Amino acid sequence: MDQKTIFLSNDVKKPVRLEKFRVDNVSRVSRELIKLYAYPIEDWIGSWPHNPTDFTENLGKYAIEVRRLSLEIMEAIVESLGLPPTYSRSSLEKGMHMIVGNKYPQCSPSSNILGLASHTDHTIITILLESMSGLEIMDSNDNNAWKSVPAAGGTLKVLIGNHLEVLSNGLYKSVFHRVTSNAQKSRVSIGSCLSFPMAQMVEPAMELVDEEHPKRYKASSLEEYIKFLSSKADKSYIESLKI
Ligand SMILES: O=C(O)CCC(=O)C(=O)O
Ligand SMILES: [Fe+2]
Repeated sequence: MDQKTIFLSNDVKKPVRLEKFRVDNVSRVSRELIKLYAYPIEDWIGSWPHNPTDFTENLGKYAIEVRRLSLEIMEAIVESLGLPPTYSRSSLEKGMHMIVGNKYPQCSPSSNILGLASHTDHTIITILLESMSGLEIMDSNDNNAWKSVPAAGGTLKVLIGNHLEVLSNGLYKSVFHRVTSNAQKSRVSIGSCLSFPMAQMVEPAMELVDEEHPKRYKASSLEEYIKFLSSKADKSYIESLKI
């Protein structure tokens, strides 16, 4: 059995998992992804694919550095909310870090095929590295129009996830995003997803809630998000948490 077949699975709790989304009559998306648990790295790196031979070494280095950067960015974000810079540090220390590699095949522009449909991430924050443009975000200040985010070589993009929206009681908003397809080239991206521990309930920081600013979101955990995914609800997850 080749490596790809070994890792193929749609069990979202598998620490190493490959999934392929093919265009059919229902789904108009085309994407291949690999999800890897990445923290604590020594617990997981041995089970990552070993082909190509430098895969674990290179991606392992990237995972450590991008997580360190995420923690620094989180310090700045919580400070911007008037909270101490170490706020949420211990939850993040015990939390989850997942690396997601995406490959979007080239597709004819007339086919109306997306790489990835509109969604918000469940994370606290996601950091994206991409080979070329293709990412679009929904601009709520402009009639929810889709705006292309230009790719500038070597830059990283930081996306706010659902659980930071909850933690900040809505002061930070998770961003709706999607990926278009490209007629000339296939596109690759690497997402770094930082979250609290699977079972930890995330709720608005008590310091941000008072009479004038009531609690706007229910508490929820990553585990509950995973259950929500299989519930086929017609609302988005973040909408389902709004009080
Ligand atoms: O490929 C991208 O630029 C975005 C990927 C993404 O949104 C995701 O993996 O959640
Ligand atoms: Fe995303």
